[in-house]
This record gives sequence, C-alpha cells and structure tokens, in this order.
Amino acid sequence: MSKVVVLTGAGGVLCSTLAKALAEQGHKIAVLDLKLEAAEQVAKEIESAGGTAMGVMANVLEKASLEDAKSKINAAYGTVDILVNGAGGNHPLGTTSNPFLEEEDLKNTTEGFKTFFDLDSKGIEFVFNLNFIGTLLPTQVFAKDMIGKKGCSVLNISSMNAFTPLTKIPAYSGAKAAVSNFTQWLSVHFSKVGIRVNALAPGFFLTDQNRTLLTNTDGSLTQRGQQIIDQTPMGRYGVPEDLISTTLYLCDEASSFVTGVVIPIDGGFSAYSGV
Ligand SMILES: NC(=O)c1ccc[n+]([C@@H]2O[C@H](COP(=O)([O-])OP(=O)(O)OC[C@H]3O[C@@H](n4cnc5c(N)ncnc54)[C@H](O)[C@@H]3O)[C@@H](O)[C@H]2O)c1
Ligand SMILES: O=C(O)[C@@H](O)[C@@H](O)[C@H](O)[C@H](O)CO
Repeated sequence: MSKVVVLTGAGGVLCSTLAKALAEQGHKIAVLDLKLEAAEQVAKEIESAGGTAMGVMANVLEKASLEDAKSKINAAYGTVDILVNGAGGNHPLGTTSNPFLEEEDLKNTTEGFKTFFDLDSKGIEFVFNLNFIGTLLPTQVFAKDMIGKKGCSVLNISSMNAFTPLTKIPAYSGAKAAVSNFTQWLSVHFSKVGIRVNALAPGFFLTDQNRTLLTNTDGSLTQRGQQIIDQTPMGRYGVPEDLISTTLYLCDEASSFVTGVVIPIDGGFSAYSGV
C-alpha cells in the first residue's frame, strides 16, 4: 500500500538513499532538508526514476518551519504515515583534539587545540540539539497525523556511539545515546495508538558529517579512520545501500510487532571487543 513518507536530512548521503529506496516501494516521499536545493535535487532524481517526491525546506530545530513543511506535504499528499528522523550529525565544536587527556596537553598552545576543558558549551548544545531535539520536534509535528491510522511508524537514526561512547566526541555520543533511549521511551508511549518507533544504529559510513574525522584532505584515511576499519570485523566502511533492507523492514507491516528496537548495521563493530 502506498504511504506518505517524510524523511528529514534527506538531502544528505544516507537518507537520500533511503528516500530513493522507499520511493521504489511506491510510497510518496517528502524529502526534507535544511538545504532546499539538496532536497529538491533528491526529489528530482526520484521523479526521474518514476517515483513521487517533493523537496521541502525544513529546519528540524524549529517547530514553525516543520509545521510549514507539514502543511505543504498534507496539501500535496495527505496525512503522513511514516517519519524517518535522519537529520543529525557531529560537529568539530563538540570534539576534543585527542582521544586521551595527557598532562602536557594543558600546556599545548597550538591554535585550535582543544582538550575536554576547552569544549565550548555552545558547541555541545549544537550537537545535542541537532540530534536529540532534531528528532523530538519532527516527531511531535508529524506523528500527530498517524494517530488513528494503521501501519504508521517512526524510524530514528542512532549510532555506534550510543552503545559505547567514541573517543573525542562526547556531545555526539551523548546525543545519540539520548536518541536510542528516546526510541524506547516513545515506543512505549505510542504503543496504545498503534505507532511503532524503532531506530537504525549505523556503523561507520563516510559522509559529510564525519569526513574530517575519517579522512585527510588528500582522501587517505586518518589514524582514526584506519582504527575503525581495524575494529570492524568485516573490514570496511558501510555504504548507504547497507541500510536499505532494515529500513524497508522497519517501515513495513512485516515488522508489525517490532517496536522499541535499535538495530546495529555495522559489519560487526559493536559485537567485537577488539581481541
Ligand atoms: N555517516 C555515518 O557513519 C553515520 C553513522 C551513524 C549515524 N549517522 C547518522 O545518520 C544520519 C544521516 O547522516 P549522514 O551521515 O547522511 O550525514 P549528511 O551530513 O550527509 O546528512 C545530514 C543531512 O542533514 C541535514 N541537516 C543538518 N541540519 C539540519 C537541520 N537543522 N534541519 C534539517 N536538516 C538538517 C544536512 O543538510 C544534511 O543534508 C545522521 O543522523 C547521522 O548522525 C551517520
Ligand atoms: O569517527 C567518528 O566519530 C565518526 O565517524 C562518527 O560520526 C561515526 O560516523 C558514527 O556516528 C558512528 O556510528
């Protein structure tokens, strides 16, 4: 059955792939992004492939902007059935320079060098808000449409760092832990109104939000990038297509008794102790 699917951050690498895969199922797709041009481009590609899609500008941190997007979607396609909360990511402002604090770090005067003590609360706030509030607000706006309908669900995007924090990125780790926790909380809260709530926990996929952590300017892997490959039993980064089948499953009636789960898609990263 054709559904109305809203994906936030769908101008980006991972969720544009998910938007296209959901379009291939015959669903009507609302491609939301802060960058209108990116959203419109993805919608155009879906339409050229024979699907139905509209690109809409929406800031996941502003309720008014989301309400405005919702009016456009409702007018074009009717009420929403599925929400994929894809907008999110890390930011250098919530990142320490080194994985471990050493005493001499406190004397390091190199421009831009940041220890835990230098982290700016504004940077931490930005990352927390983008990932957590940016999941909560769109759910408040779009899940209202789902009440009283059958086959509706919300899919959040968590991360590896929600299970065990990754070095250097306390804000992003904490924010994604909050997303996983919220997924469980909301699945219980919505259980009586028939809205399922689940999450993907992707492993490591090379995209814009982590490019500077994983690759040097010449495209070679950073030490951290190599360490990730070494800690991934399957020995590679994920490609966006790795996320498709789990997304289709969680957004489909095939998973009608599945709610509150966070599924790792990580080549074994979260199962591996490194020994
Ligand atoms: N790439 C990975 O390895 C990885 C791993 C685990 C989880 N994730 C998560 O997957 C999701 C998709 O990220 P991606 O890797 O495709 O990154 P991406 O940077 O390619 O895409 C993110 C998109 O979100 C949009 N966006 C940013 N702020 C926004 C806002 N305020 N309102 C609306 N849209 C906004 C950006 O414009 C961008 O198009 C994110 O939640 C990210 O945290 C990524
Ligand atoms: O090295 C890192 O911290 C990054 O690559 C992460 O942002 C990563 O992409 C994921 O979020 C982990 O699941």
